[in-house]
Amino acid sequence: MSFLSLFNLLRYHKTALSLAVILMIAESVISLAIPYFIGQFSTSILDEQNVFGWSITQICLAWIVLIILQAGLRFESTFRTNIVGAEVLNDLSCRLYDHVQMLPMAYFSNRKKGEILSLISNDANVLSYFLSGVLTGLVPAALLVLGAIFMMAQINLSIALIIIVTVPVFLVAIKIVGRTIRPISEQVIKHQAGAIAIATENFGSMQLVKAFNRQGIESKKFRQNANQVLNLRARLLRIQALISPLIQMIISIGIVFIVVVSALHYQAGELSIPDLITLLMYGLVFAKPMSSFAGLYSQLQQARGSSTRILDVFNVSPESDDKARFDLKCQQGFIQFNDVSFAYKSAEPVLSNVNVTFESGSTNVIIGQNGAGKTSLIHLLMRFMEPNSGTILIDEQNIADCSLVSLRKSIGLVSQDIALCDGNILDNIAYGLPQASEAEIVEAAQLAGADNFISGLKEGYYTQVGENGVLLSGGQRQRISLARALLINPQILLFDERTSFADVAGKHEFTHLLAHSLKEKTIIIVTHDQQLCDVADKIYKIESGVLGTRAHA
Ligand SMILES: Nc1ncnc2c1ncn2[C@@H]1O[C@H](COP(=O)(O)OP(=O)(O)OP(=O)(O)O)[C@@H](O)[C@H]1O
Repeated sequence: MSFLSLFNLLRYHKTALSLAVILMIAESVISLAIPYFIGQFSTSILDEQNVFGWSITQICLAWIVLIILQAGLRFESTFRTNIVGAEVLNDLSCRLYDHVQMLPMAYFSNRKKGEILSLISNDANVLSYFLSGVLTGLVPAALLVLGAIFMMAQINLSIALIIIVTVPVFLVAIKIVGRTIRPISEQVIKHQAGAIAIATENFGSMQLVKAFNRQGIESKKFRQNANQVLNLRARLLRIQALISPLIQMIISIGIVFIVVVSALHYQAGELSIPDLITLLMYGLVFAKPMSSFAGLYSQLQQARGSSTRILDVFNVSPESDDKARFDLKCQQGFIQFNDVSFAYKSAEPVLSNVNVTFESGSTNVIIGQNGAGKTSLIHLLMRFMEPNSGTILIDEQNIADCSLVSLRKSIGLVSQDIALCDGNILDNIAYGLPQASEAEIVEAAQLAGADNFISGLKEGYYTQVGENGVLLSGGQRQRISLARALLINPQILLFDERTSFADVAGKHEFTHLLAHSLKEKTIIIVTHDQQLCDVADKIYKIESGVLGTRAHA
């Protein structure tokens, strides 16, 4: 995807934008007509001529009508362009959001959440404003410049030439000043993203901050970043503030020349007073779009920075089912790892030539030191990442070739980090199966040993859990996440440290669940818990990236 391809975002708004441009063009035509009317008005007054056979009152009325029409057109075109801008922003941020959802887990591991949030808010905003508002102004602005020069040339060619000479001077000046904008505006956006990242991390770990009395340090971190943004903004504002007077200066010098040359022509009797007034009016008409060109250049620099970051995201290939050859049919839950090796970074292998078979309907426990690669192994099964070599088969089907949706439907994951969504318990249990009936949800909760505590709550299954389940205890969250996995009724269940926080009763319930209700399922448990080793059919140990079978404890 390239910078130009981002213009495709405008294709859904072609009609609205064309209308806005037509309105702007109409406004420009009126802007060009008004000086003409002023000239005619002056002629009527000074030469006591009847221009177009109109009286002075009629000319005045026509002039006022044009001014009103111009205001109306400006309102309509500004409103329409702003609406399109809001729509493009909406469209772009939704597309970015959709794309980010589809990116592989590795993308999220290597980025701060705040950076991604900043893309959807700041960068999308800068780019949509540029695409809709700034670019649409280009055609009418160019029309005004050319029209003003043309009208001036009709009156006096040498004066029109003076104006033409200012254009390249103006363009060179803008380019020199504008060039400095891009690196600074990129730094501003980067630090703004940093501020969002710091705040997101801080608000998400408030308990940690308080427990370790880090409020002061955290505030300092935020303030330092904010001060950097302020310094950069000050530099940017200085440059932006410089642009406007610079343009004014160049144009004013041009106008001084116009006045001088016009006066000389007037003295020589080659120019009348009305012509002089008309010329000066066109000089002003010419100045306005030139200022917007300067703004456009500055916006372009900022938009290029934002577009680079946005394109960097769009250019990351999403996890996709496009190349999937089939939908996984998982009836037995028979899993084979054949010579599987995996590394997050090529120099540091995490798993080396893993060869293992998890029998259908068996309960398997994987143990190993912290960082041994246990979670990585089950994440490979979920295809959160792909092995560097080797194959993983489920019921004799290579999971690398099946659709991700069918794979993940076949596996229930109760993860180490229990993530709950802001909503009620019912919604959270039904997360993977939104169409589930309330009876099915209650049944899954009963199986997970969650129904007792849920029924004890005042609002039962309709109790709000808060963001990430903060209104519930750790054990309650675990049971809800277990119920969520059980509801989709997968043939394979993966538990990553599921019982590490559970109390004795909880562990007992869990082992009972494994031995009875889940005895037909293929279960892989990553744990350090000896009690769970006791219920396992097989225990595996990962050591230095190698998976070995351990004798039953
Ligand atoms: N996203 C990642 N990017 C880079 N390295 C990672 C990533 N996730 C884990 N690792 C590294 O891979 C190794 C294996 O991690 P893994 O989480 O699989 O271990 P584990 O056996 O589950 O550990 P624990 O028992 O502590 O949960 C560790 O050295 C870890 O630092």
